[in-house]
Parts: sequence; C-alpha cells; structure tokens
Amino acid sequence: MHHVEAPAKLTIRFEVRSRRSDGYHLIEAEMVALSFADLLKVDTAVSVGGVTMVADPLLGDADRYRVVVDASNSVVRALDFLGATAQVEVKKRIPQSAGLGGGSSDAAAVLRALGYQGDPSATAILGADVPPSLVGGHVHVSGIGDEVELLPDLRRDYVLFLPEFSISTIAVYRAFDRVGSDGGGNDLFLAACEVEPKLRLLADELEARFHKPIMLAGSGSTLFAEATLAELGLVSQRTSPELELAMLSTLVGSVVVVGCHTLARPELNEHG
Ligand SMILES: C[C@@](CO)(OP(=O)(O)O)[C@H](O)COP(=O)(O)OP(=O)(O)OC[C@H]1O[C@@H](n2ccc(N)nc2=O)[C@H](O)[C@@H]1O
Ligand SMILES: Nc1ncnc2c1ncn2[C@@H]1O[C@H](COP(=O)(O)OP(=O)(O)O)[C@@H](O)[C@H]1O
Repeated sequence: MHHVEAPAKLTIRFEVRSRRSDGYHLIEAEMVALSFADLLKVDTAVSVGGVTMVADPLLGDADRYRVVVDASNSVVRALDFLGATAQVEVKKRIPQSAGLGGGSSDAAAVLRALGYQGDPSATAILGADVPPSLVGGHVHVSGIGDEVELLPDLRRDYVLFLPEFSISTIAVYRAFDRVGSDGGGNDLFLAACEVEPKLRLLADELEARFHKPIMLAGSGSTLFAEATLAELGLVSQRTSPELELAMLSTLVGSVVVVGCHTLARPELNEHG
C-alpha cells in the first residue's frame, strides 16, 4: 500500500498568449504546489482496479467533492495510461472545478506512487495540468500547460477562499475568446467573471475586507491572497494536523478559507 499526497497547485501568474487552431490556448504561467492536498491510498495487491472518492467532513458541503468514479475519473485514466491495476482511495479535500488542479494532481500522485519515470510532458494526454503536478514545487509552465521548467523553491503562505460555486474551465476559455483580459495577474479573471458574476462580487468584497490583493486561481472559482490566516485576522476553527480552516460569511454565501504554504520539490518527493 502506498500513501501519497496530491497537492493542490496554485497559478500565481497566468497569461494567455494565443489560441491554437484546435481551440487550445498557449499560456505562460508560474505555478506552485501547496500543502493543501488530497490524500491517496494506492493498493496494488488486488486483481480488480478502481477508485473510491471520500469527502473530508472537515470541509463541509460534500457536493463539491462528489466526483464521478467511472472511466472518466483522472485516477482511473492514470491507471489506464500506466496499464496498471490498483485500488485507489482518494480522501478529497481539493474541491472539483476550483482552479486548483485537483483532478490532475490525483492523476500525477498515482503516476508517482506507481513509479512512472517517463517524460512528464507525455502525461499531458491525461489533462493539461498533469505535467506540472507531476514535477511539483515551483515551476514555469508554457505550451498548453504541458511544457514545464523548474524554478527555485518559493517559500510563501497563501490563504485560499473556496466559494460554494464551481466554474467550468472550458466555459472560461470560451469566454476569454470573446472578452479577453483586463490585465491583472490572471488573464482569465475577466472571463471567469463573465461565466460566474458572483466571482467579481466576492473578489471585491474580500479586497475591501482584508485590504490585500485578491487573485483568481487558474480558471476559478478559488480566490487567493498571499498571507496567513492570522494576518487576515481569521482564527483557524477546525484543525487537523495538516489542515488550517476558517469559515467566512459573504454576500455570495459561505466560503471555506484554507491557510496553506508552498511545498518545496524535495518535500513532495518525500511524500511520494
Ligand atoms: C486554467 C488552468 C490553468 O492552470 O487550470 P485550471 O483552472 O483548470 O486548474 C489550465 O490551463 C487548465 O488545464 P486543465 O484543467 O488541465 O484543462 P483540460 O481539462 O486539459 O482542458 C479543459 C478544456 O479547457 C480548454 N483549454 C485547456 C488548456 C489550455 N491550455 N487551453 C484550453 O483552451 C480546452 O477547451 C479543454 O478542452
Ligand atoms: N480525481 C478527480 N478529482 C477531481 N475532479 C475530477 C477527477 N477526475 C475527474 N474529474 C473531473 O475533472 C473536472 C475538473 O477537475 P479539477 O481538476 O478538480 O478542476 P480544475 O481543472 O478546475 O482544477 C471536474 O469536472 C471533475 O468532474
């Protein structure tokens, strides 16, 4: 049995450069792996493979963690990619469609647990975000998300704001083709606000409340600030050894707030 963590990835700078003829977008981005992670148990001593997904009760609303477990699940696709048979249990903490690459990170964690030694860019077939998740740490990402270059480790604290709503990545890229960017740190922010207007309401409210720049993670719906929970005056209410959490009431509903920090690449390897 292998116990592995699948860290969330945070896109701390995101530019869309152009659109390819197949509809995919060429990007330039800087990403970091976070201590906020899904927890996987990978058992290879089985004759029938599969995946079970368990929501972490500490994180509240189970709907955002209810992920299909059929052949489209990223874990099953990673097993198929390797031609491996294993039973994988995922304790899901990273909400789906949150812009934190949870599905891609689960796939990358399975590849790491089962000793994948191939070219990381070959794993883009499992999702554009799988190669950076596989490499981990602080990376520069280009191409459609499949070209990954290592950057020196970054030691930073981040606070993630997880709203109740999710935002579809494909809908955001389509909206980007119509509305473009307004030039902030994430070129997808304007498009994500088109797809889900509650996002702008929430970003404005958080900026006014905490007097900190608030950014969008990937294609959303997570917003984040570079800070600790304490710096924002938030008290961690529900703790487990590796989880710092607070709840926030906002105009768009309750928001789960997570305090976390960047993971260095060697730390990631130790977990694997
Ligand atoms: C926006 C980013 C930034 O890190 O992440 P998330 O917000 O999803 O975490 C990524 O570019 C998301 O990558 P990923 O989530 O792996 O995308 P995929 O599932 O492979 O693609 C979903 C759809 O998004 C569009 N897509 C994706 C990647 C890309 N470079 N250009 C695109 O246009 C395509 O229409 C694709 O069908
Ligand atoms: N193991 C998985 N974890 C999360 N989502 C998954 C998984 N497998 C497949 N998916 C699907 O992939 C989509 C995007 O997943 P996710 O990686 O969580 O979001 P994002 O691309 O916004 O970071 C979701 O619609 C979800 O149904």
